[in-house]
Amino acid sequence: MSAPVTSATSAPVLTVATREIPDPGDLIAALPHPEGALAWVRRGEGFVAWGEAARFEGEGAGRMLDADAWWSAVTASAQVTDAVGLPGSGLLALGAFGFDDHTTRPGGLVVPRVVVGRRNTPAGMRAWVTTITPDGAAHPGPDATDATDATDAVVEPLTHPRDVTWSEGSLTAAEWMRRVAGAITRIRDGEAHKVVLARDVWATSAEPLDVRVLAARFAQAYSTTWTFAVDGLVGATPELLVRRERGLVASRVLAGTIRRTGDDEADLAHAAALARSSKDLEEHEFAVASLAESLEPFVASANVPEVPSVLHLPNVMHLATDVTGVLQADGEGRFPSVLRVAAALHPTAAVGGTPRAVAVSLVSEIEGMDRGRYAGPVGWLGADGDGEFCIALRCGSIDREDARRIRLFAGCGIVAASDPRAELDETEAKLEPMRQALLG
Ligand SMILES: C=C(O[C@@H]1C=C(C(=O)O)C=C[C@H]1O)C(=O)O
Repeated sequence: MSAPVTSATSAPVLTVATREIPDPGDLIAALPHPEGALAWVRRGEGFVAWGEAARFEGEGAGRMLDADAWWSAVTASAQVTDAVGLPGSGLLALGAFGFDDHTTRPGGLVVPRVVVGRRNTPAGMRAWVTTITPDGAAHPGPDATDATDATDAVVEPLTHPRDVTWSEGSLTAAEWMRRVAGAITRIRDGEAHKVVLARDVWATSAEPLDVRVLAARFAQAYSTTWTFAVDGLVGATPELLVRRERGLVASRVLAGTIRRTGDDEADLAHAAALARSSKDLEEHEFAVASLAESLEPFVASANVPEVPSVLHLPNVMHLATDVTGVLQADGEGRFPSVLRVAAALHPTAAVGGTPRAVAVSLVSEIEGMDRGRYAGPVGWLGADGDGEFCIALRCGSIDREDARRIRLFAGCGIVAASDPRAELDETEAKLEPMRQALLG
């Protein structure tokens, strides 16, 4: 059910209708099949979507801004009836973009055919279904009252991962540590302050992987993170690149990490140590300063807390800073879309390093792999330009040639005081959510 890939000059004309439905409860359970399953869920809110009304595939350095221009054209011609009027109702696209300008997987935007959304409001939980119909296609039944009826879709049984085996990615763990040691030397020599180095690992199941199973496990075990599934990229990220909601922007910077032990008392002591660790605080400061600098041209004012807090996740704890700002309108009173802001912020120091350009070129020189969409922006945007983009972390990308295989990624910020062995352990801690989702 693939729609033709279009360019900014050939935007499709879409008919969109959103109406309220009874609360479907678990959103991910509403996904009828694994093919083309899309998800964006946090604390049980968000949406799942399927089918394809339109698609934009990006290329090169302009991949996000080109997508933004295409989206403007799509939204300008769409006919939208939205009886709900909440963030995420009405016309929407989900997207994931490649980390680097030269990747073979530059990504883009997908406009689904059906979206089921759910959001907690002061008036209680509200839920909706949106149908998006490209030029001339038939509408789903108008009397449908729940998510499944809306599509006439039968929910196919889930396929669980089975007999999962693991194999090395682009580099062995030993070679990766050697490269980290080389990066530390170059940082000490003054080439950069911080470089984020990642590694990949493959997992293979006996059955084709079903993103619904992985997403459900993420949403259950990591409910405070953003569970996402976009074109076979599936994960649970704790890092918000940018949210735009009614003229306000927010971003969560993470940098500085420690593994959880499972012993609450010990973890609290570790959290306190993390908040005092000069290595982690320095790494964190680089990340906050560079985010604030990239955000500056878009905001009339910004609030950048001086001291980070500690974010507790089941597998790790991070130093975290929530930056907020009031967007600056252009001469015609328009705000930049969330995608435009995301394009300017990416890649942050959390996934590239500092200074940005030097760090990103060191990443591609040292890492020896194509990150694809790992560490790139992943999220959604609505017709009004509001939306959320996170950084695609704690995730894996299902192999397009063989759906039994998935490539997992994890990385960490390397600074002068880093130790290669400790960084390898940190990548293992960051791979845990994916490993758990595969093992069940
Ligand atoms: C690069 C990753 O994580 C990033 C690096 C961190 C660090 O170095 O401390 C912390 C959170 C993320 O910003 C990853 O999870 O793959």
